[in-house]
Amino acid sequence: MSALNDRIPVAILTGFLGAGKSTLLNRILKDPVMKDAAVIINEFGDVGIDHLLVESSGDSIIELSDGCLCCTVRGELVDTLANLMDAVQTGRVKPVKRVVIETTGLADPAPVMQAIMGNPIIAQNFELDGVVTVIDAVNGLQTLDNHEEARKQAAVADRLIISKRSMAEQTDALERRLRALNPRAVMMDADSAEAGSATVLVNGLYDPATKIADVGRWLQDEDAHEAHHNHDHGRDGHHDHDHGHHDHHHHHDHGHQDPHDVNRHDASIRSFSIVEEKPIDPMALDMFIDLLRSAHGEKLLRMKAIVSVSDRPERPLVLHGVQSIFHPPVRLPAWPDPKDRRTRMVLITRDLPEAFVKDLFDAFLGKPRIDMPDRAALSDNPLAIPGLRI
Ligand SMILES: Nc1nc2c(ncn2[C@@H]2O[C@H](COP(=O)(O)OP(=O)(O)OP(=O)(O)O)[C@@H](O)[C@H]2O)c(=O)[nH]1
Repeated sequence: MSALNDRIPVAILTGFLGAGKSTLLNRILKDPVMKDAAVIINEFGDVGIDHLLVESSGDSIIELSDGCLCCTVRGELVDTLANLMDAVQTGRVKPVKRVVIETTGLADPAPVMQAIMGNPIIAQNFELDGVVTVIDAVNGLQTLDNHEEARKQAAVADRLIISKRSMAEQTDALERRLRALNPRAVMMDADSAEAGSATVLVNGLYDPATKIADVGRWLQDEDAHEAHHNHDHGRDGHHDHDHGHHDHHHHHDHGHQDPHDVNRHDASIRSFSIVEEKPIDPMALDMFIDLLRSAHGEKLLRMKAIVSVSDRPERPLVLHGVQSIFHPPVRLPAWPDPKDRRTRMVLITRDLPEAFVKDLFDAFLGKPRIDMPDRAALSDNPLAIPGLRI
């Protein structure tokens, strides 16, 4: 057991879908101080892409991917931190001086924070040393209006990092809104040198008293929720704290989900993925993305993809969509894992069914189906197609 002042600082990097968390993390990880850091990434969706896109020199990235970082994953986060400590103490991994957790964009930050502050075993070895929240200057205001998670992410922050400022017409209203939610957080631009250095993660022991009163209440509610959860499920193994036997990765215990836990966020939000073996024709890709963005952008909360394009299949294309905004695609010099060159797309939608998007994708790829219109019909008048309309 370590003395309290030896506790490893943990920073939480949060922010709504597509705000720019991974982009910022990639910059911070280049800071030489970060070579002794462990990074925990939580992805919403069953096909992980983030870990392919976060550049880390070592093998210090631990991926949690079984859902959003709400109660279901909270036990997993506790397990991961406990395993990490065990691995460090037994010399199986090099000493870790700092931990960074990148949450999913949909995460309610309170359970993540409580996993570190409220769990006695974790709190012996780790301390919460700052919450950094990225807010997208283009979609930020609307996102704060529409999603409680986004408001919570902003309210709990020690630092509010505004991204994409150059893409926004003005940010005054957003800044005023953020100030109301969090009067004392330090606000800075994502492209400032300060935001991209490791010091942005260092804030001193987390103090809810510096936040609006709601923050203390959310954390207390979380504690009560966890106590209730343990009371109900303390014997199911998921929350048991004997970590000696499993490794750092998540256990695929998909069967264990409580009805009262799974959909803590909006039930109309869905995450699904599209995987395609064959390289995709660039024109077809372009049309598919264009239709998705223009006709359904509002319902497309996030799209992330690594795509094998037929013109240059050896250099995958990375696509990022955030609501109606698609960022300029980036060609990677090579596949992150040369053994897996499949196109993988992860989509997070609201009121846009998986089957609809998949049918659309198949149609653009020219995969014939008896009950489906072909690509030409789709691009002529996509919204007029019977059966496709939702
Ligand atoms: N112009 C501009 N683009 C940015 C900035 N920050 C992020 N982006 C772009 O926004 C897109 C999403 O960025 P990510 O860093 O993947 O966002 P994220 O918050 O990690 O996304 P999720 O993990 O899906 O929630 C990418 O295409 C980035 O290049 C910024 O400050 N300026």
